Amino acid sequence: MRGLKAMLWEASVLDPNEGIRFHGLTIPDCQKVLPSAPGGKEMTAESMLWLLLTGQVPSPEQSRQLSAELAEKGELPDFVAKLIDSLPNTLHPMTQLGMGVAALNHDSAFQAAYERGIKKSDYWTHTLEDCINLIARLPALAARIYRNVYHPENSLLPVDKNLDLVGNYSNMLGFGHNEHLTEYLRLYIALHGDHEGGNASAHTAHLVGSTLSDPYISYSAALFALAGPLHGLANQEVLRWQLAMQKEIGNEVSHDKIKDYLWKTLKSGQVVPGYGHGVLRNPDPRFIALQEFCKSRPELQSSPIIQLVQQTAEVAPDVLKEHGKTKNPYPNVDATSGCVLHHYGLTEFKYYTVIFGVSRALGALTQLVWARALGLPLERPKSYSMDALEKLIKSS
Ligand SMILES: CC(=O)SCCNC(=O)CCNC(=O)[C@H](O)C(C)(C)COP(=O)(O)OP(=O)(O)OC[C@H]1O[C@@H](n2cnc3c(N)ncnc32)[C@H](O)[C@@H]1OP(=O)(O)O
Ligand SMILES: O=C([O-])CC(=O)C(=O)O
Repeated sequence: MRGLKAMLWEASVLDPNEGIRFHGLTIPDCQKVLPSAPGGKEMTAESMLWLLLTGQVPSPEQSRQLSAELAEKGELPDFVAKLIDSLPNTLHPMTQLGMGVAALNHDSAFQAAYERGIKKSDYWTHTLEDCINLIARLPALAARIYRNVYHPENSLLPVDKNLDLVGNYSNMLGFGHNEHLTEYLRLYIALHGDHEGGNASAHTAHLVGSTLSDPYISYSAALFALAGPLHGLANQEVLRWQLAMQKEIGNEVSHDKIKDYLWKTLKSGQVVPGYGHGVLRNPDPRFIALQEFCKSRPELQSSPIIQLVQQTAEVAPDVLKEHGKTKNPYPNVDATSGCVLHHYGLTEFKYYTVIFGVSRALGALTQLVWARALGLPLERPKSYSMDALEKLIKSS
């Protein structure tokens, strides 16, 4: 289905060579025009949300108002907190996130209104209400999972009404004191927010939403698509793979040793995580933006894991070209997104895709609002049996 034009998706468009544009704006454009949090420099998640939903760049005041609204709605219902607390800490954080998001549909405005019997033309208002409530609650849910799985000794902070969405998330994760990590999370979450409609997570939200499932269960389904290693889970896999490489190579890192490790991975029949893409045919501009963040901070430049990720990106494209299979031998966003988290102390890499999941809600949910506003139909493509396919080929 590569290249098949089959969906309407307003918020962003992906060009194979140039990468993503959000309502026409490139990542550097967004970094210039989208408001940052007070005291910060990186664009906020809510300014990206505003842009994705409306196509307009919000003023700093509008962005702050949205932060205040999200903080106001940010606490988890008790029964969801209890549900998450009852899960074994050995259950993957992404499974927990998907379960928590699905359970939030208890309070779905769309589902309740549908049961009451509303007009099609009113679907979007209740969808919007659910989407905003879900985005508001994701930090408390995701932070609770982190606390339960990795730091059960810590108590959880409540939502701070004066902080932006990611400021609150970082605070509840226990990293509020680390302004560098909080800023990185702002950039990370804004950047991963949308990647047009055909990627597996956004497409899943769109498909499930097309059955008029409410936004909570539509996005829960999307999260389970994101949890696959060929998609969002690749950022966890990259860290695991780079740490294994680091262990094998030791302190004397060289391009030749990295090359040997890459070939070892390829010859064992595995993919190189963080490289290749279904659409992109150049280095991912999200990769470049996160690398620029690293280059602007001396402590990151001297970090061994960040250096190893950078050196791998210098070697891997030639190895993948020689290997000759992948259509895109360049790094995607997942090649670098986890190493900064690791450097700043968020070392539990099985958690990384949860952060991606908090982010992808921005795009996938705003497009659900538009899908309901525009009355888009049930998605139902045609499938063929092997027999029918053979007949089709013979007759053509
Ligand atoms: C946020 C994101 O989701 S970004 C993507 C994150 N995923 C990864 O980084 C995982 C590694 N990359 C991959 O597996 C792939 O490049 C994907 C899944 C991203 C894209 O898949 P496709 O569109 O099928 O890629 P492409 O058309 O280039 O694949 C052709 C062949 O090259 C292989 N290939 C592609 N990328 C890689 C890679 N990084 N390492 C080794 N082989 C690769 C494919 O497995 C396929 O092999 P096959 O013919 O034996 O089945
Ligand atoms: O676009 C894709 O297929 C995968 C991707 O990079 C994303 O969803 O962010």
